[in-house]
Amino acid sequence: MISLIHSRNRLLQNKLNELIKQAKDNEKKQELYEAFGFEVIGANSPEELRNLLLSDFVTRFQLKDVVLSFIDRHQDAERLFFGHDEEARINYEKRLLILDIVKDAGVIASFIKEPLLGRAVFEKYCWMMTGLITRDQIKSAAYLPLLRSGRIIGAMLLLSHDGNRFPQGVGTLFLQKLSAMTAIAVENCLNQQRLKEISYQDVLTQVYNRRYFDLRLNDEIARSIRRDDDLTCMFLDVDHFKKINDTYGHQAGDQVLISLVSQIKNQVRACDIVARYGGEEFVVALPATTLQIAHEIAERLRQTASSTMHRVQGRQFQISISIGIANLRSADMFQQRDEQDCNIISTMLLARADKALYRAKASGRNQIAVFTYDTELL
Ligand SMILES: Nc1nc2c(ncn2[C@@H]2O[C@H](COP(=O)(O)OP(=O)(O)OP(=O)(O)O)[C@@H](O)[C@H]2O)c(=O)[nH]1
Repeated sequence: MISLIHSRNRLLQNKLNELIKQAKDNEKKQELYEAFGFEVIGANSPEELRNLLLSDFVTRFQLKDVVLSFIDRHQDAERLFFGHDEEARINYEKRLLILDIVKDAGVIASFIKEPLLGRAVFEKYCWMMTGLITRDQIKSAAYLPLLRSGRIIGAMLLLSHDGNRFPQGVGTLFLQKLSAMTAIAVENCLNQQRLKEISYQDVLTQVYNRRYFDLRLNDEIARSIRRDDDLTCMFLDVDHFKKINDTYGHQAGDQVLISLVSQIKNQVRACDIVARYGGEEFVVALPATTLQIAHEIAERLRQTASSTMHRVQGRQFQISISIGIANLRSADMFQQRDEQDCNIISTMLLARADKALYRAKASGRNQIAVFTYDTELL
């Protein structure tokens, strides 16, 4: 009898120990999720957030993969998440799905407001996994909605190779907390980035302003040096712009600038950086572009500008532009090869393009001049 009681006690003790261990494990797991949640909330940019959720999260919580999908109501999320970072786009585009509210209306409608665990996730949200190379190794999944003010802004899938990791019917409180924090962070980061973009934009022409261009040019120079790649810069300036303003009015002058910007944007690539550098002066940075190609682009721009007819109150007029070009591979500049020197190099590159522009103006305008090391060394 006594031995039976002992054996029951032992069983109960073992069960108790197991429950205590489970509670401790859960507490630890919750602490880890919470700590990660605070990091997510603290992310300063969409880029940082993207790396935290799609890389750090996977390694830190031993997941097979994470997929984040985001409903792009302002049609800017892709640009804000990936910017000009082509490498990140290739690495992450299968795991960061940007959903168009019209084109992807069907899949957006499949998002539910409650978390979902177990087999049902595979049945309902397999479309979120289709691009993953790890797809075949995924044995269990959790779906977490991203909600802001009761509205779904996206969803997150946590994917594991362990079939018991996200079973149906277990508590999801800490996952829900994490997804709530993620939703706040995503919205905050995108809003911050939108504000930043506004401060980098020229109000009249909607291209970047000088502040942004100077920052980006440094990045582009560093990248060109790293990849041993080319980079060409051109300054474009409307000829006798003051006379256009004086003759046709300031508003007509504004329209000329807007139309010129649209011509420039139509003739360069998406990766080229177009900015308004001053009043009627624009600058374009052309990564991975030789001097010869840049000259061809400049010639096309010059011809388009001078053959466009502008109309104001029944009167017609044409304009012309002068262009100055300089290249990073100029003998002395590229030799520096040190990313720390990007500031010096960028100042030098712009000064040279400006010097070439000055020569184009001095030689009669409506023409292109290329900075030459021999004759124009600063
Ligand atoms: N309409 C309009 N004019 C502007 C704007 N910003 C600057 N300007 C005018 O652009 C003119 C630039 O004149 P200048 O620097 O003398 O140059 P320019 O008349 O184009 O002569 P060159 O460059 O030597 O061919 C000035 O009259 C400015 O007032 C703007 O946003 N809109």
